[in-house]
Amino acid sequence: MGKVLIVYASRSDETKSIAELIAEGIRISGHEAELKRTSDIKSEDDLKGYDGYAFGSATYHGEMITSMKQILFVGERAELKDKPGGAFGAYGWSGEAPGRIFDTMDHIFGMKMVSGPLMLKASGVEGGIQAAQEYGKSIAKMI
Ligand SMILES: Cc1cc2nc3c(=O)[nH]c(=O)nc-3n(C[C@H](O)[C@H](O)[C@H](O)COP(=O)(O)O)c2cc1C
Repeated sequence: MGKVLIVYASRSDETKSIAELIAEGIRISGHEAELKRTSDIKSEDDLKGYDGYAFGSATYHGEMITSMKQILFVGERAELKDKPGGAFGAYGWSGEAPGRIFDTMDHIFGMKMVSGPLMLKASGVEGGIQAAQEYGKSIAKMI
């Protein structure tokens, strides 16, 4: 059994709900999932030692939340190369954050990424629950 770390930045908890559904998909696949807010990550040691990762942030003013930017600097030192990864986030109209996170995990960390970022207007939109669970399963499949 593998263990996946899901770290999220969320202001009104939509991205948190997506994170919880991704965790469900990972657990349905028979793996463990640990959920953490960005504020729980104090150093690269808090990111080390997992078999897969999903990082998520909502989009505000065309950007990811600042605390997720900081996690991505910390992640540079966490030896994430070739680990399975995915990126996600809730958005309203433009949704820049998940793609930016995804690209950093891919290009800077050298992770083994799923096919693309998961962007949802809210976990409650039609098909949202299933899409987020499936996203978790696709990360789990690469462990
Ligand atoms: C002040 C403000 C600015 C926002 N800016 C953007 C934006 O630039 N692009 C976008 O797609 N959504 C934007 N949104 C919508 C949020 O991304 C959306 O409400 C999302 O569900 C919030 O997720 P969270 O609950 O995880 O924080 C904005 C929302 C607020 C309140």
